[in-house]
Amino acid sequence: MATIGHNNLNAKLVLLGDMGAGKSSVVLRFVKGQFLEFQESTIGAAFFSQTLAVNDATVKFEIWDTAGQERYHSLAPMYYRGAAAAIIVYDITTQESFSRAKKWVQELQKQGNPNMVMALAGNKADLEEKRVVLAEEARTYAEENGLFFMETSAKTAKNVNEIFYEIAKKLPRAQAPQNPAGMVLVDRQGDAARASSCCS
Ligand SMILES: Nc1nc2c(ncn2[C@@H]2O[C@H](COP(=O)(O)OP(=O)(O)OP(=O)(O)O)[C@@H](O)[C@H]2O)c(=O)[nH]1
Repeated sequence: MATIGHNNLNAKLVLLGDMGAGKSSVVLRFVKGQFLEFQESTIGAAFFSQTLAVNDATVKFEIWDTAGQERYHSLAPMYYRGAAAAIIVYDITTQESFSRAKKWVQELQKQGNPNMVMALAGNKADLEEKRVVLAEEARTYAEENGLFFMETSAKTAKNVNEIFYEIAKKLPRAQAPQNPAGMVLVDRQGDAARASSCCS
């Protein structure tokens, strides 16, 4: 069976969730391996990119970290439109952030890309003593709604790389109908030019 040697994917990924749930912290941990106790609240959105090797492929994530404050809600469609993947983040220490996560899932189900790979991240898993959202409740919800679920901690790094890795593994299959030949051509130079002009 023929295999495609240079199987490079570019994947737009968006993080959504309540303010303070830890979206920026999860991205910062994944992209830079850092954690800040006093991470500033995001204004509008922030862009990052990071490449992962998965089996014989590389996936370059183009990551949009959206602002969780309600006043930025109307901007969100700009970031999730055309996204191949979404991580919906809640904070395991607040029920409100879990409710907010469910609302994001509903919105994506109605208005997002139907092939989108969706992950539910129960963040701040290091704060076990303050937990109010049970992992089982979130897992059941995720299964019923076609998401995969992991508890993460941007602070300790628990499951942060893993959640992106899982998404990367699910992407080619999820995108297969859009690329019937199973091949994605990446213009690396054009890519770099676009990234620098859009987000420097
Ligand atoms: N203990 C703990 N604190 C965390 C974790 N992730 C984030 N925080 C803290 O939670 C606060 C909010 O984190 P952010 O990453 O700014 O949250 P956000 O979802 O990006 O917030 P907005 O930009 O307002 O939408 C910061 O003070 C972080 O240090 C975690 O896994 N564990």
